[in-house]
Amino acid sequence: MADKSKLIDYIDEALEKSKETALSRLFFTYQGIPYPVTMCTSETFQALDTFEARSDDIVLASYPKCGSNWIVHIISELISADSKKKYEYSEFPVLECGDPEKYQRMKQFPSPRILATHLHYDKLPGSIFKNKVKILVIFRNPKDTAVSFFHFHNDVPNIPSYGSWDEFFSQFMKGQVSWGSYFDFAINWSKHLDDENVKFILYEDLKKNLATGIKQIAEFFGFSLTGEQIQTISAHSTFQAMRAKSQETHGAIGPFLFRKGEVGDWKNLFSETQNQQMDEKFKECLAGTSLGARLKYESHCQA
Ligand SMILES: Nc1ncnc2c1ncn2[C@@H]1O[C@H](COP(=O)(O)OS(=O)(=O)O)[C@@H](OP(=O)(O)O)[C@H]1O
Repeated sequence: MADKSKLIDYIDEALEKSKETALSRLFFTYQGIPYPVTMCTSETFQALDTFEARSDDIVLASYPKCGSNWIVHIISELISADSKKKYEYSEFPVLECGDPEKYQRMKQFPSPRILATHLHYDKLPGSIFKNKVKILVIFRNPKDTAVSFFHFHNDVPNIPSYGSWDEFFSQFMKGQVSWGSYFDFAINWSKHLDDENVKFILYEDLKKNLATGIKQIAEFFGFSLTGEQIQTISAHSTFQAMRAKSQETHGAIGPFLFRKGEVGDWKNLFSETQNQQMDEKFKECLAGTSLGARLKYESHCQA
């Protein structure tokens, strides 16, 4: 993310608000979805309805904890390499977070603008579709996503914590967490993965072969870079490289945000019963769907 200080300022402000917020008061509901009061407001959601997307904006859609900061970093590196100019983003990149005036300020920003979002497909502003904006959708297996989400709450000082992993798991399964249910998000997106201007990418595939993933992302957004440039971006985008710079890029929260970056960490927390519950839920919501197959659930969540 390019304008680090603005980003860190925004994160620090959210952490400051979190200090005074008990878990029981963390969420407010907007159009049926719970959001954290520390990051979102209904005024900003109302203003978002009038947001004017540009055809050359870059939308990065993901459920929380599926690698949004990773992809934002990769895209900003691609833009910088392509334009030979360091990508500057003077706004917190998550579209729905911040004050309602941010959309006015964003009108002044040069193209391409990076618009990260955790919104469900049907909550995205209409201008994204009207103007045929390209959308990269990032998914991660639900077990590791839940574990990452839990650690974020319970490891970061000042963010409201859960009493235990079991308590968090139960809320996650009910969708009573920030940005709502992973499974609703997935079901909502699953019908649109093959739409024009949409590309799907899996966290676990990117982790396994970063350079190939970056090349595919570059092709989708029309950046023509050399193999050497792709290799350089790849070296800057490993978990180790990003974690090493995380305090510089994200402030005090950095090492918590770039926590472990592994596939299969769920094995350290899930009980047998929780495994069964998640496997059932996956079956009920996604078995037989194209997203269900693309998530490679058997390899990443049952092996
Ligand atoms: N480069 C790289 N490689 C592998 N994994 C990475 C990378 N960058 C971020 N991450 C991991 O992504 C998790 C955080 O996801 P998000 O950035 O989407 O979090 S947030 O919702 O925006 O707060 C979080 O996962 P966990 O480590 O499992 O907690 C990060 O470590």
